[in-house]
Amino acid sequence: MIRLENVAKTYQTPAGPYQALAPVSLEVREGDVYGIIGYSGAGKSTLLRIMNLLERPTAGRVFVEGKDLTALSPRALREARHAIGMIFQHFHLFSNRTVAENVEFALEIAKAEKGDREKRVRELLEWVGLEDKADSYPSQLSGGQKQRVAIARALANRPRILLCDEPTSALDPRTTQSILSLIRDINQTWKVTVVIVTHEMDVVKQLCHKAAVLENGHLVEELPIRHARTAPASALGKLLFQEAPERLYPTEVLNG
Ligand SMILES: Nc1ncnc2c1ncn2[C@@H]1O[C@H](COP(=O)(O)OP(=O)(O)OP(=O)(O)O)[C@@H](O)[C@H]1O
Repeated sequence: MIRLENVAKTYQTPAGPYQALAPVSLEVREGDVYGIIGYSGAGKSTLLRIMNLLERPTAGRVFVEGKDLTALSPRALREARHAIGMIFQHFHLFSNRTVAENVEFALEIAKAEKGDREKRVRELLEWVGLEDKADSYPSQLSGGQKQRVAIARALANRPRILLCDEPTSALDPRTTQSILSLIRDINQTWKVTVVIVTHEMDVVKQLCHKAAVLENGHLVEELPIRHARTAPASALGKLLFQEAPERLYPTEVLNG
């Protein structure tokens, strides 16, 4: 579904080139919720943004549903991106547009018909439980409601992939739970493949089938959550393991 082949990213900074990501190869399977974990500055967001080419890698190739995004023309890339929705920690809503207009924006970009757009916006707002907020502005919403609008907008064009960059990091624990269950629903009901960057171990434990551990731009290990056959090797993997071993690993792993 998503295959990264030796993708690397070097930023040019006033102090000289800075390698944010060493060559990384990984595969996200269709229907999975795939976590990317790591400490601040490990390169998580860079890796995620490479998956829809919001960030162009300095080396390597990005395959989404078999198509090499790095080889597409700007126009073909815009079209390929309709299959990939994205949400962010700070929501990135347009403050001068209403909730309905924010969601409709994604449909305008995809050149959907006006009548279809209005029907789809209503459907999406109902689905995220915000039909009564259609005419409100983002400033009138709570953080959780803003993230629901962002989710509705990200799903407007029925993407097959949803990229989530720290989607619950700005939310309180209760709101976090409701957004996580919405993301789980999107994965289970609509079979949308989800990639989620997080520094919250609980998010990984609750949601992910598999998680990649990044350290200083290196992919140090991939943890198959719940289907593990060996204990983790990386420090972060061990942390995850220590926190709730019985929920994450089968007894044969726990007993060595
Ligand atoms: N545009 C840029 N120019 C220069 N350096 C950058 C740029 N974007 C990111 N970096 C650097 O690349 C490294 C990786 O950044 P990235 O945002 O991917 O990390 P992260 O793991 O998502 O961190 P955080 O959890 O703090 O968001 C960091 O050291 C960051 O400062």
